[in-house]
Amino acid sequence: MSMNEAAVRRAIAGAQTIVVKVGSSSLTTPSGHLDADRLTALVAALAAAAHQGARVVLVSSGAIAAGFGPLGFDARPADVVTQQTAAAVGQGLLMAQYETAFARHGLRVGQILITAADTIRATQYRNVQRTLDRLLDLGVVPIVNENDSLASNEIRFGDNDRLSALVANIVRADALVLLTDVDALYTAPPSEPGSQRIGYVPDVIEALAAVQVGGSTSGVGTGGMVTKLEAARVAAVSGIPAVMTCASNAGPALMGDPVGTAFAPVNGRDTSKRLWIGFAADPRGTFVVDDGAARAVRGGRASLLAAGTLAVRGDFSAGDPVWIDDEHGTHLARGLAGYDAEEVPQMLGRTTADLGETLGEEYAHPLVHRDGLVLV
Ligand SMILES: Nc1ncnc2c1ncn2[C@@H]1O[C@H](COP(=O)(O)OP(=O)(O)O)[C@@H](O)[C@H]1O
Ligand SMILES: N[C@@H](CCC(=O)OP(=O)(O)O)C(=O)O
Repeated sequence: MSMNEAAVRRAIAGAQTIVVKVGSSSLTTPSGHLDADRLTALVAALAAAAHQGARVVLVSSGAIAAGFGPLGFDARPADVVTQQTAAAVGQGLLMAQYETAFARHGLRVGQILITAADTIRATQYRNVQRTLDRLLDLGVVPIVNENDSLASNEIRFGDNDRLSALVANIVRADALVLLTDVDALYTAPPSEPGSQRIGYVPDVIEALAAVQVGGSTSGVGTGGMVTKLEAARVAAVSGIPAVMTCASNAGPALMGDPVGTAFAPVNGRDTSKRLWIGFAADPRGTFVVDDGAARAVRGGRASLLAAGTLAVRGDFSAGDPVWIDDEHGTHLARGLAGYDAEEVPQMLGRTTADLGETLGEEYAHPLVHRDGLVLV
């Protein structure tokens, strides 16, 4: 039974822990500079929620969009290295402004930069979770972004919409607020004549099929509505109510007013990184496994070892999601690769002991650890 709209709005207003994601277009100008007024207004809304007792985590984009202007570019750079460079400059500028703006409300901020790989490996996941929890316990507002300058290829999370849904899981949030440059979800991109505003989505999975979504039009944003709906879906299946609206509606959205689009949770709460692996990340390659390994993986408790793996396809890095297929091409599971694709061919068919002796201790590990594996 799904919650009705009023119940979703009430849950957001009453949320103890809340993750708020704000997009580049809401914080920066098209010329690649921070928009101090809009940032300050957003911070005022978040500070009000914090002062009412909410534990607020801010997932903020804008590093690239705030960095390319000061570097002398007149548009968002298209190549990855320049984007990573712009992020290195913009992230500092962004944090400087947040620090000043939150300090005016008596609040301290803490920066957390993460990559997909960090949150997916058990130790890093636990460290991120513990640091976030402790920051919140100490009354600090954590400000999270992807570690753009270090991500080895453009997409790790790639977009902060999905990252925010993951962070909501990590901190066991009671609500997710997605702030962007459009006031709500529409039946089609708002530039299309006849598109209609949607105030409430009882089942985001059905909505995904019915709504026509487009990419970003701002010139500084990345994912457009596609990734926002995906984030809403991950939240919904995690049992977390969500609302999406424009950044200037942050205050009313946090107070449960009927602004933007509210998304009902479709499941009971299941906070786990397995959910993330299963739903949110697109596989970037495939391990093809033999019958024995297929049986072991299907059993649900085994890691995938190189010994039972016949082939590797795709171009991925350690930490990326991959398919595990049987010899007939049937998907058995999704999992997180323990190695870069190019390291795998020399490992295929060999036992862990043999790998350790011949290639070194760093190769004596599963291709996919069972903690990072979800059956499909
Ligand atoms: N069905 C839709 N409803 C609302 N907005 C849509 C839809 N399809 C595409 N969009 C576009 O998605 C944009 C928001 O995505 P994006 O630019 O990536 O924002 P952000 O920088 O906040 O992440 C909106 O400005 C809008 O033009
Ligand atoms: N991590 C990147 C933002 C990536 C992103 O998702 O941007 P957006 O679509 O504006 O939320 C940055 O800080 O520039």
